[in-house]
Amino acid sequence: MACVVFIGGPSGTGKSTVSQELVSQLSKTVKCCLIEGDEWHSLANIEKMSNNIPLTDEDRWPWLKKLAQLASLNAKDYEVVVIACSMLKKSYRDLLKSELANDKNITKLSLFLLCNTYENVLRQMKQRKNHFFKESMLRSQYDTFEKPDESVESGVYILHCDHKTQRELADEIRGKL
Ligand SMILES: Nc1ncnc2c1ncn2[C@@H]1O[C@H](COP(=O)(O)OP(=O)(O)OP(=O)(O)O)[C@@H](O)[C@H]1O
Ligand SMILES: O=C(O)[C@H](O)[C@@H](O)[C@H](O)[C@H](O)CO
Repeated sequence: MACVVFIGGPSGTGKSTVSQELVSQLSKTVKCCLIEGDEWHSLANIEKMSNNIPLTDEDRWPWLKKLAQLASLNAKDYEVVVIACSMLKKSYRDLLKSELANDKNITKLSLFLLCNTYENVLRQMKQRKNHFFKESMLRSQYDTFEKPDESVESGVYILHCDHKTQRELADEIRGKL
């Protein structure tokens, strides 16, 4: 039985960094695993993004369903399952929630969205080398991103990055689990 935690946000906001920090903190006391969403994109999706072509809803549905399946599968063996996945739109978050709603191995499902300004994230991305996702694609990520209204989307939380470290952000998530 597991608590499942999705960590999302536009490219470069720190999904991988914060997920890794959270898993390393939690692993000291609980059996915890990390699923890196980017590793589960189809080759066609990776090729599109590498060629600076933003993904469409149709490109993302099968990927989101695959991540929900992986959450479900891993919930049998772990106490906490952490998944880094952009989940930019409300409809994507709704899909994940509905796919996992009746899963008897999942005790709690929480979706966190890292929110930071375009300018700050652009600066962060410039420090990152050899990543298939180019800075020129960041604008489309922000155009697509639907910042959640926590009073409408249950189980979905905004994480204001401001100038917080990954450790502070991981602590904030732990406080809500
Ligand atoms: N809280 C933070 N403060 C400062 N820099 C950060 C923070 N979180 C991440 N970074 C830096 O920002 C860059 C992007 O982080 P990361 O790769 O984790 O983002 P991401 O959302 O997983 O991106 P993508 O979805 O494109 O893979 C990295 O260089 C990382 O070191
Ligand atoms: O939904 C999407 O457009 C994708 O998931 C992107 O967010 C990328 O996979 C990732 O951020 C690139 O590093």
